Amino acid sequence: MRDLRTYVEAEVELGPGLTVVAGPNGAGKTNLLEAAYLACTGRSFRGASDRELVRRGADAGHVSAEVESGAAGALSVSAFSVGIQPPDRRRLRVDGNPVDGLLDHPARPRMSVFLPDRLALVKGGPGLRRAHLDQLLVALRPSAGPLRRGFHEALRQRNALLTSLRTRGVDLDRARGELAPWDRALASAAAALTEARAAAVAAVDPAVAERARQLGLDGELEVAYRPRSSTDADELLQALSERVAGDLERGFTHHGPHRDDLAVRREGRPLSRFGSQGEQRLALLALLLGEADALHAASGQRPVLLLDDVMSELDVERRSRLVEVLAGAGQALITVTEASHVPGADADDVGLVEVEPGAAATVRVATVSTEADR
Ligand SMILES: Nc1ncnc2c1ncn2[C@@H]1O[C@H](COP(=O)(O)OP(=O)(O)OP(=O)(O)O)[C@@H](O)[C@H]1O
Repeated sequence: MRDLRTYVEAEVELGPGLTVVAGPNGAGKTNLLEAAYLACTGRSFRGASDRELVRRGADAGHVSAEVESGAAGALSVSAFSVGIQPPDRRRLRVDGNPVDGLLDHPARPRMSVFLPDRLALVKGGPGLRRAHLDQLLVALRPSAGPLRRGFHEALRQRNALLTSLRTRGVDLDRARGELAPWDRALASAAAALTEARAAAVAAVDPAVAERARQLGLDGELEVAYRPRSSTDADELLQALSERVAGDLERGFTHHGPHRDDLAVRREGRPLSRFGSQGEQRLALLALLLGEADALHAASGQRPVLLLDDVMSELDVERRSRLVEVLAGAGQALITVTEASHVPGADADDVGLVEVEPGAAATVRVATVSTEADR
């Protein structure tokens, strides 16, 4: 990468498994993970703007990643790259050829990100979990993409009609009549989405429970899909028609899968209210690792794990367990202020990137130490 965040220039070689990114606060460890994500997706996992990403004092920044894809014995290597020069659009390329997006490219590696902010998935409101669930659904079953879009389009159109009916002051009977075709479209799209969501959650739940056990989270961890409306299209149609008066009053559809939640529970109790900080952290890790297992089972590919500041609030025993779990979980990058916070960081198969803050918050080259270098 060149001229991104704190980096003037850096080149990093990842190990085949775990790579530890160590350095003091503010050195640029998260920036490095962000650059890896940016190179493979064209996006910042912090939702950063182009101006935030480009190094202060530079006009343009660039990052590229060498990506291996395919099955063992038939691997191919692609070069993904992202050029940023505000105010122009980001320039995305694969093997030098311009592309509109990287997300749909068949060689794109999946990435699973743990950021402290993402604890909101366990602690926060249902909206985040719902969005996460839909992303997981599409990752597990790419053909579910149109299904999700179809539902949101039907919902958007029904809501637009509700607003128009309200503005026109249309009476209830006539409103029901005008809404009927949209109700039918919404109910059938909703039923299909709900069924697909339920199947996705059923596919990840056992893996999440197993990962939680391995990480030493006491008590059975469970993820469960909680649809708040009926999963049957006819019943949902009936429910929509019964709620027309309320919808007209509010000006939007208040019943359907856009209100669902994904429950994360331990021993039947929501972790958001009954979990300690460390337990919530372990639960989020178990969720991401379990989802990675399900993705691996579905596609044969393991997501690259980007784990930022994951060790804080974990005791020594849980840290060791996490490192053991990561040893068999494909490529992972983990940030820590001291490499010694990762038990076994000095093992031969663990890569080490030491990020040193340079003058004026710039880093010339991040060094990577791998087995070959030692
Ligand atoms: N565009 C930019 N140009 C130069 N520096 C930047 C830019 N964007 C962010 N920074 C600097 O990057 C630093 C933060 O980097 P980063 O978040 O990667 O640190 P970190 O090593 O993960 O730290 P911590 O251990 O505290 O989490 C801050 O000092 C910030 O000022």
